[in-house]
Amino acid sequence: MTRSSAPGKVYLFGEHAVVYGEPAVPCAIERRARVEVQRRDDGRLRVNAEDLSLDGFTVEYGATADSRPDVDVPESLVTAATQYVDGAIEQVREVTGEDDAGFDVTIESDIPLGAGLGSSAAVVVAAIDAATRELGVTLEPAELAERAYRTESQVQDGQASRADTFCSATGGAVRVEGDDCRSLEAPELPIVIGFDGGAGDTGKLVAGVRDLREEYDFAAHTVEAIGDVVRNGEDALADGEIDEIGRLMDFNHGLLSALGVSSRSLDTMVWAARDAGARGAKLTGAGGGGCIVALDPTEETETALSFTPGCEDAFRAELAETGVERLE
Ligand SMILES: Nc1ncnc2c1ncn2[C@@H]1O[C@H](COP(=O)(O)OP(=O)(O)OP(=O)(O)O)[C@@H](O)[C@H]1O
Ligand SMILES: C[C@@](O)(CCO)CC(=O)[O-]
Ligand SMILES: [Mg+2]
Repeated sequence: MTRSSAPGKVYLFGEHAVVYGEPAVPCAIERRARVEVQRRDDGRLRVNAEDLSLDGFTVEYGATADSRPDVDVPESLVTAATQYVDGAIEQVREVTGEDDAGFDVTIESDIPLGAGLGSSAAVVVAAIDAATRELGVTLEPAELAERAYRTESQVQDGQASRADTFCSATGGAVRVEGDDCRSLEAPELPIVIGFDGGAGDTGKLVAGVRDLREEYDFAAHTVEAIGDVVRNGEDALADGEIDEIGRLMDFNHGLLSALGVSSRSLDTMVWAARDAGARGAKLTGAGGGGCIVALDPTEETETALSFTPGCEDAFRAELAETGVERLE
């Protein structure tokens, strides 16, 4: 039996635009997905994922695409729920050459699903790491990140960046531009997260931005403008200028909003944070619902968010220095 964990993340800058080759700066946070894997001799895959949105369920299915799970819920829901784990195991079979390896997989996670904190990347990174090690293969972080990226890309219809998966695999703050992925020195940041209790569908939101970008030149320019914000953000991070970082986060949120990926509750939380004196606030991740990230060294933003209608949870997040962790 092997166990690995991997962290979630917030985007300081650059989500969505990073899919089109602009740079982005996500930052790993101490909220983790833990995946335990046990090899099975019969080639089947059994996934126990209590946190999934189908109120928690256990499915068992074979190695081939035609042997679907036998559960009493619509097929599309099961596919949506299990596709990242399925994709991760496909990568494990490919990289180890063990095409018919079967596993019992148990997932526990303290990252809300579909909320912009990178639950999919954390689950995929931890699952690939644990399952390859279960077969006696230990992947270097770069290879692990690449395999996890291929999984996200497949699920998101070929439109994904390496940002979430690289950040989750390596930890810390990172900078990703196309296939250039590197770690960044970042100052200690007073990160506060507000969560509306909801979720967005990453694949659909990414497709929405793709369509807008194809339809309007100004949408394509908005994506490029996000790239400019990120480049300025990198300078502000290097200089440790928290006020400037916050200002650029505000700008980044406005541009994401223009691209149609914010929501009423995300905007409400962003304004509650700003009104409380946060240095800056923006949605994080794919959007549509889920989380915002704000910077505030005082308690004011967390307190204000906890009284904001539509905000279900407000908490402070610590930077996760370590990416994937090999537990057993
Ligand atoms: N605890 C979990 N157990 C099993 N699968 C999970 C778990 N957490 C996430 N997943 C998988 O990840 C999917 C959510 O991924 P999605 O990319 O939509 O959101 P996210 O990664 O949380 O947010 P974002 O990509 O915006 O940061 C779930 O539908 C499920 O397939
Ligand atoms: C929206 C997006 O930029 C981030 C999702 O966390 C998609 C991606 O980078 O693959
Ligand atoms: Mg995701």
